[in-house]
Amino acid sequence: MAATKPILNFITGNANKLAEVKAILEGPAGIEVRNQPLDLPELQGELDDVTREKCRVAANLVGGPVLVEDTCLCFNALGGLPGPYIKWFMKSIGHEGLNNLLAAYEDKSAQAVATFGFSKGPGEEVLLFQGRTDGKIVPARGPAMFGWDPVFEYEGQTYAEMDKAAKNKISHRYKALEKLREWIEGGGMKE
Ligand SMILES: O=P(O)(O)OP(=O)(O)OP(=O)(O)OC[C@H]1O[C@@H](n2cnc3c(O)ncnc32)[C@H](O)[C@@H]1O
Ligand SMILES: [Mg+2]
Repeated sequence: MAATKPILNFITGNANKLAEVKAILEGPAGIEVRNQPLDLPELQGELDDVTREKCRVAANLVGGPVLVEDTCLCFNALGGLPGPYIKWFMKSIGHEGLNNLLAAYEDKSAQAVATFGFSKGPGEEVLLFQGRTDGKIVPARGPAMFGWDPVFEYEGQTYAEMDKAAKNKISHRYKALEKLREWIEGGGMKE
């Protein structure tokens, strides 16, 4: 008998995130990714707390199993900021402003961090799966299709200059999803 395909209900309003999660999980890993594009409130706090709370809220709203993700971009010279506030920094000051924030510092290094949260439903424990990729902040290069991709350089190329498949092999999101996939393959969703 064929094993039933694991199904994840990924709650995100971000179409680019959804496309990457589907590309990483659906083909090779044989997992089905569904989506409800809810705009979840995000509390302030440390990376893990933001995802935990986002996941709890999503599970309550949906009334069933959910996957959520929160992305941070952490500048080492700024003690980890903008971190979870990167979305608002991107909106208000854009690629050039992000570079200007680091003008006074020699250290342009940054970390992209994806923290996925999975919950089986309302009141259930939230499990976290985190991936980090080291890079540096550079003046924008490459197509501006997805957030801060043009200003995050990894080994000589910005995320925006890489083709999608290449980004999806080294990205913060890929590394986090590898951990999620291992957990699913180990039977985590069935327990
Ligand atoms: O509904 P959710 O999943 O919360 O989607 P969102 O767009 O609000 O996403 P976040 O709260 O995680 O905010 C992260 C910000 O970083 C951007 N972002 C996330 N992943 C990225 C990536 O891989 N490359 C470039 N920008 C990214 C994203 O567009 C947001 O502006
Ligand atoms: Mg968000």
